[in-house]
Amino acid sequence: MTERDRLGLRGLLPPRVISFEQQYDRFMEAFRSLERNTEGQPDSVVSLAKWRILNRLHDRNETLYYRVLIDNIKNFAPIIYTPTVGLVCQNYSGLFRRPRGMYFSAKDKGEMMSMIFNWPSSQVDMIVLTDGSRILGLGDLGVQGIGIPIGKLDMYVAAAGINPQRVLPVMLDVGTNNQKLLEDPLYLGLRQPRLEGEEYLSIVDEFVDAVHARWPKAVVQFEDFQAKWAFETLDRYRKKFCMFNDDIQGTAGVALAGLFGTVRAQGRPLTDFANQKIVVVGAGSAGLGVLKMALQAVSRMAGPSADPHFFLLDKNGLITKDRKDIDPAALPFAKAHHEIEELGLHEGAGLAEVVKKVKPHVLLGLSGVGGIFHEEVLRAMRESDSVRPAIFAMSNPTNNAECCPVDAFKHAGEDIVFASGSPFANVDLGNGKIGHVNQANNMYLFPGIGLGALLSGARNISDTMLEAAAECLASYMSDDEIKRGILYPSIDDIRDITAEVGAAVLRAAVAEDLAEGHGDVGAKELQHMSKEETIEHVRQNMWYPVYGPLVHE
Ligand SMILES: NC(=O)c1ccc[n+]([C@@H]2O[C@H](COP(=O)([O-])OP(=O)(O)OC[C@H]3O[C@@H](n4cnc5c(N)ncnc54)[C@H](O)[C@@H]3O)[C@@H](O)[C@H]2O)c1
Ligand SMILES: O=C(O)C[C@H](O)C(=O)O
Ligand SMILES: [Mg+2]
Repeated sequence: MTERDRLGLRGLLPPRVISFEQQYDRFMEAFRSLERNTEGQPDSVVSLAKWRILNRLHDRNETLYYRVLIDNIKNFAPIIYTPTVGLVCQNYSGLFRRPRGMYFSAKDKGEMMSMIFNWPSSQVDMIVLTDGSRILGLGDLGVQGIGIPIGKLDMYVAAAGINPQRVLPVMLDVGTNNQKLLEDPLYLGLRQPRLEGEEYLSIVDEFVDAVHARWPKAVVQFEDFQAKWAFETLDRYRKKFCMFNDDIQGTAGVALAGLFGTVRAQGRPLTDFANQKIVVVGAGSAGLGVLKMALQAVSRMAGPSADPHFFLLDKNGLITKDRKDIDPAALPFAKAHHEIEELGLHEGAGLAEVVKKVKPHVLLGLSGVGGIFHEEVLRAMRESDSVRPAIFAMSNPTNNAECCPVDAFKHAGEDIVFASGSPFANVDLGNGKIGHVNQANNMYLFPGIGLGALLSGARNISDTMLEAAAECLASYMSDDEIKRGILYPSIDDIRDITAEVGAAVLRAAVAEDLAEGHGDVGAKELQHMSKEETIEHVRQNMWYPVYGPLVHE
């Protein structure tokens, strides 16, 4: 009541004051009632209805929104994040009611330095930036891709405890090549083809300059850029400021942690990773990111002359050194003639043929193409040289997964270890046995990478910091869990995982002398913290949603 008096609110609200807990219960009851009322309706209708009720709460009461999100992360992540966020992006112009985040378009050239000061918050710590050119496996969605930075930053708040007042979702609208959107009268973005070449880069340059002029220590996560710009911008900026590309680097760490898990699941020592035969389907930003990090891991284990058994396919099949106009980023993983001759493989060999002949330990999909791990491919995995063949269908959202877990366990056998990028239910194998479905999604790492980078005040994000994140996630799992095919923790533990990953990243930054400190904790103090003290320090710096007093008596 004191607050109401002091803020001039008396009479503008009904007389009774409802507590946070009551508001929480009221929302959850409304949510459950929506679930009952939409029962039997198509999945997309139900998912969008759930997204709407959560989105309205987000707009109305941030504190309550993040509390219900944190407490119900397992149920709500699939709505505010993958897969529903994909559907939201596809329908964004029609769903649009209120803006969230900032929009910088090609028309704003020359204006960005002043525009950045239009953002009402005085401090920004975390920025997720997209140009909408490759949203999940859904292609170019133009300005509608803004849903992805919003969803990623929701995870930053929920998992990493970044204060929601200090996050900034950003859309860089340089046009779209999606004809359907260009013809849609409600489309909210620029109606022009995408800028290319120097014109494109000058827009990104101007944006990053503007951001750093106002918030020099903000961490910037690049998200869902088409491969060519994902690699080019990572190369261009990673030494200059604190940024990373989640699709290349976050994904790589999560996949690597899972791959280490599959080695343990076979009862093999971790160093056996160097001998694993891994078939990667998809040679884009994600697939190449995974292989690059896997190669670094093999070199650490078996020395720089190690010869890893990686096979890479793209839409034209197996990539070999005979490939015409080969993407230079794929070249280190292209097979030489003599390496595949004995197997009877050749340039452009199809997936089923490659799996049959290679008998891989791991089949990992980052192609964006739903269903390409079809029955013949999955059956061929029964002949794998591994006692626990691993199938990772990592493409998002759900319909773009290379296969679903039911088919994987049915055709490839019950001994497999399975992971998908989007959430699926565990599979009932009968006789009381459960086929565990892991969610190999970069959400297990990007919040910790961002948080660790922020709290260290790192000048940039190094490979060693990213390796530390992956190793931390891999070692989080017990041998017993791994034996049961559980490679990643439950998403219910995401805050705890993120604190540990954040601390691992922070300590790696300190060890490399990249840390400059954050707030009133300087580099020296960070250096003197033990591992446990660092984890505690990270936890202490995580925001948690409670109502703070608005008026101090
Ligand atoms: N689980 C995760 O955490 C995670 C992280 C990043 C990306 N992804 C998913 O991975 C997918 C790809 O992302 P990206 O950024 O690498 O995209 P991209 O467009 O950069 O690359 C896609 C690659 O797949 C290849 N491809 C297309 N059709 C194919 C086919 N029929 N057979 C074999 N290869 C084929 C293309 O040639 C290209 O090399 C998306 O669906 C995305 O949602 C998942
Ligand atoms: O957004 C996700 O769920 C993971 C990943 O960043 C993707 O692009 O698919
Ligand atoms: Mg992504």
